[in-house]
Amino acid sequence: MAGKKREIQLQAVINNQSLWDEMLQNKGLTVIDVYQAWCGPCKAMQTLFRKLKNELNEDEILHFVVAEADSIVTLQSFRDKCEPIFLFSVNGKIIAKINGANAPLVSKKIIKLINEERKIAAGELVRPQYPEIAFVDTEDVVEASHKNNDKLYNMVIIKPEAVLTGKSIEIKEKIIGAGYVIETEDKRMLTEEQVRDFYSGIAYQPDFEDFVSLMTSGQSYILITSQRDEQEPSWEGTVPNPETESKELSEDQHEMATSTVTKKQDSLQEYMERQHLSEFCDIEENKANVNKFIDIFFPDFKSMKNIKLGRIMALLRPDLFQKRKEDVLNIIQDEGFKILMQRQIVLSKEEAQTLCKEHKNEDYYENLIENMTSGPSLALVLLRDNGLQHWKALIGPSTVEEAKECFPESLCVQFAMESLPINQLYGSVSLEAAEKEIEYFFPPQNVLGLIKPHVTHEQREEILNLIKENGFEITQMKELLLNEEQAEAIYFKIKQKHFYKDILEQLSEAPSLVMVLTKWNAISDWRRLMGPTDPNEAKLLSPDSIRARFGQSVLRNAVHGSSNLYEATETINRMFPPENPEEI
Ligand SMILES: Nc1ncnc2c1ncn2[C@@H]1O[C@H](COP(=O)(O)OP(=O)(O)OP(=O)(O)O)[C@@H](O)[C@H]1O
Repeated sequence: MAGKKREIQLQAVINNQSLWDEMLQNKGLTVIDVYQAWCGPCKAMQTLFRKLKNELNEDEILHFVVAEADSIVTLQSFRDKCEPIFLFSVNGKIIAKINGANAPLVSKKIIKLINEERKIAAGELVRPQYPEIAFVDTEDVVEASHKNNDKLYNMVIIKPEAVLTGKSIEIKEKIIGAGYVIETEDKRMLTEEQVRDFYSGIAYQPDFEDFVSLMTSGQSYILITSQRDEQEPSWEGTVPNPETESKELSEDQHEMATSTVTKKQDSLQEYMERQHLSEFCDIEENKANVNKFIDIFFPDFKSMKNIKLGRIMALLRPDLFQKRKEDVLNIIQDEGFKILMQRQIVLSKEEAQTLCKEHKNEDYYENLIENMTSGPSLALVLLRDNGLQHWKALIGPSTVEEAKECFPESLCVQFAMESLPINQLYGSVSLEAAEKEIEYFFPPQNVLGLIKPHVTHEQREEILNLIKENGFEITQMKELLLNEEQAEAIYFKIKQKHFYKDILEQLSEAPSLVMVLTKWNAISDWRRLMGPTDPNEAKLLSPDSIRARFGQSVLRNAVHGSSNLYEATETINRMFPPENPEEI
């Protein structure tokens, strides 16, 4: 009993937000053991804390508390963590965090911070300005920042003159052709301040004032670009399963249809110079400057990228999918998840084995594999703030027995099925695993898209925006006046039709924009976005589609797209031959 009392004296218990806020008024250092209600504070560290409290003998400036993550809003990103977390608050500012019961590290940190406090009090040291640490999910941040660090962005400004003359399309086309992704773009009038800031490096030039006037005389394009990732080997070393519609293709053809352009080694600036386009656009490649301008021009960009990296893959096993799919989907939506992609899939034995590897040594493993391959599962790509942790907490542990005992509220218990003793729902274990699983279950597909000559410049921009908003990446693009041979490369399927000559004539009127559009299920999604062939029918049946909005007649129906994987592969190979992507 006496021992228990000492423990309470050693660490004040913080179990609501107002106690937390009060605790932040503490002078000096407060060591906070963040704990979960279900496992309690870290007992292992209490001996160390007691020892340090006695040895340092600084009751005025050294405090120990335990804080329950579940009851304190500020600590919500630490909920459901299995390992203990120690936060270090100095005069109410959380300046450090240590994950895990790492006694030597925690001890070193406390001694260092207390020594600093002593020196500050003695006037021997000016208080160091430590930045306050951000309370976000550690795993997400580590992975996101790791990935973002890998990715180098450029910022491109296409000058007003080039926008006015339509040169901007050619520039974007070259950027994409050189193996870059246009991550985001905006057409806008730059302010004088922005021009002076972006071009501060040439401000000494005598004609700089004229240049500023020119740059603010009309709209510019501002683009963030990055180098396209190389295609990586897929999930767990297995090979992506082609979509069912690809049966008529050989392996090579399929690979071609899902391949991406080759990465170039040159800098974008050098490339533009060689293309004689550098006078129409300016490129910032310095990492620090790019970072700064991203914040100025696209303040939401970085958070959007992190959200994108927070995608997870979830799976409803066959029995659950068959019997209670709607109930689960409703819960998913109520819990704030956005369903980015979904597909039914009958898993192969190898796929089931990979997804169920944690159950490998269990008696029910053979049953499980049989069950998982017996019918369609539903694979979902989900997005939500802190989605990984939230999904884990929502579905509960992997076996029903454990869930019943510790997490009776979890979906594992709610949707338990007689057939199997395991959780009917699956979720990726980490964000890295999720990206691999997503790439495997939702492999990107390429489709050829064409914007026809009658479409105006403004309409083209709108269509390009629609393409991006619908999740397509434009992985190749070129503007060209299609000659007969090129038109045939695209329309070879209908060469015998009576209206073919009309198509040739129409295509010869002005340049078309030919693109490779890439995403999972690209072919059918592009057809859906285009809408029915006849714009009148499109207006009735699919009023938001491109053809409904920009089509004039069956012939002048704004856009074209491949009808199936074979056609997509053929036309892409003909228009963008792999050996020399810039020539046809
Ligand atoms: N009866 C017709 N008269 C004139 N042009 C036509 C006619 N039928 C189709 N076309 C034109 O030929 C193009 C290709 O025709 P196809 O039969 O392949 O139609 P689609 O597959 O719906 O359209 P697309 O291939 O362009 O996506 C159509 O987009 C349309 O512009």
